[in-house]
Amino acid sequence: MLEISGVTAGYGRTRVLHDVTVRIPDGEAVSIMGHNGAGKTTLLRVATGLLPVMSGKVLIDGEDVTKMPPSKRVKRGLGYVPQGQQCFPQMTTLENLQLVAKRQSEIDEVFDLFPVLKELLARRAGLLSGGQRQQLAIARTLLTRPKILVLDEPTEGIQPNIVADIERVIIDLTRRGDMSVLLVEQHVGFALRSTNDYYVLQSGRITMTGQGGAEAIDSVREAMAI
Ligand SMILES: Nc1ncnc2c1ncn2[C@@H]1O[C@H](COP(=O)(O)OP(=O)(O)OP(=O)(O)O)[C@@H](O)[C@H]1O
Repeated sequence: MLEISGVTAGYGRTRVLHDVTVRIPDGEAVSIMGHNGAGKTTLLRVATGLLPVMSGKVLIDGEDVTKMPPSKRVKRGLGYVPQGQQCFPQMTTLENLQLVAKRQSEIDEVFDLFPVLKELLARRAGLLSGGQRQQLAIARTLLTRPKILVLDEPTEGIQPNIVADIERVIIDLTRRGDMSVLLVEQHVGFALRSTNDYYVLQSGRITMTGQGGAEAIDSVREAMAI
């Protein structure tokens, strides 16, 4: 379980998050939805240890990791896929995967989740489409075998068929029961379809929370005024 508890955080003297509490139970997927600038990435930076808190705590499996650096949180099971489909553009798809994989069998396992990557092994990552690069970025993080997968706007700027693929992967991963997912998104339909619990973040405050399912789409959109 990842818990962000009563966190206030920001940059310099500016507070961006105000007393934010979010819980990601084991084996579940949780989404945080909000507009541009709501503080979603800031919340993930706090969760992963890239940004210190001003007050509040971050706990992994009950252990207080608030002062723990990102590298140690990775060892506790956090896997972070930052915004922007980040890969090594001059390296091929296979080389990007080999940087993280210990053996070929692990790479074969990620092909089960992202079959398209198998056809793109020799292509340089910089020449993949945005959606293909996003799949590669997620696959690479999965190779670190995280207990908690943290995704920052994975659907940003990618085509609808790949959005559907990523949705299926999140559902598959949590169904297996050995991984939880923290997803930050603006795409309300995608977020609600692929997660169990949801939170709406507006101007750094949680203004709505509930249990997922596509039936919540209208009320979340209304709360977000979109
Ligand atoms: N490094 C930084 N220094 C100062 N202010 C920052 C920094 N990063 C973000 N901010 C500010 O913090 C606020 C929240 O930004 P954040 O990136 O967390 O929002 P977001 O919800 O992830 O937005 P987006 O959907 O556009 O990525 C914004 O007002 C932003 O300008």
